[in-house]
Amino acid sequence: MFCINSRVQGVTPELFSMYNEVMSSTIGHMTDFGFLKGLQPLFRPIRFVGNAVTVRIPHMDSSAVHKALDIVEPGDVLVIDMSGDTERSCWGGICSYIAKTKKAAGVIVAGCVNDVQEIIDLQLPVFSLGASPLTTRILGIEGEINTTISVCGVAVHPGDLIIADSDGVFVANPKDAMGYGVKAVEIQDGEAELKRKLDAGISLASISGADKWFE
Ligand SMILES: O=C([O-])CC(=O)C(=O)O
Ligand SMILES: [Mg+2]
Repeated sequence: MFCINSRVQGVTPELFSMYNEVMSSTIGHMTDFGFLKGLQPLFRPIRFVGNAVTVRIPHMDSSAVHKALDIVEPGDVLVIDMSGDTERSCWGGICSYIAKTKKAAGVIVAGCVNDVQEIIDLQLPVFSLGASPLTTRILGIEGEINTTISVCGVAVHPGDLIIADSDGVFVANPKDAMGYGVKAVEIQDGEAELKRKLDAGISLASISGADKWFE
């Protein structure tokens, strides 16, 4: 059965502008949750912030991926759950061409991609588990668009905030994202002062608190 829900705009303009400055690993200093572990970027440097449009497909059938391209809007990140298939690709150069034309922020495939050089030439930011010439087909079996999906063990909801950069991918629901974002900007802004202290000869262990474990 196919299921297609309306697009959800969860990411507000405030979140977009705040997260423009936030690095995924700054969040990694605060929480272990929400990271899509195991995904690799097709190229580096890479960076995007966007609003999740989710897709779930069964083994072999990428009908829902093609359909989802109809509803992608500028700033969206297409996040594709391939139901555990790590051998096939459901995403290649033509899909990338459309996503790029529609100004999608990026694409995340919990499976493989093909037409790698074409995607790199387009400079569409894509994360995946790898590359494969073995592809899915348009079979009309089943698929979902804008339902809750599971990517690398993390639940991704339509309208979630995605930040992806050369370090990796972080997903948060918009309500938690504000708190993480405020803290992350604070940490990043504090790094200039931290470097001044290091330049003045103060040790990192004394600033970070590591020293107290060695008393
Ligand atoms: O058509 C597909 O599903 C995958 C592909 O090769 C492309 O996007 O060019
Ligand atoms: Mg192709």
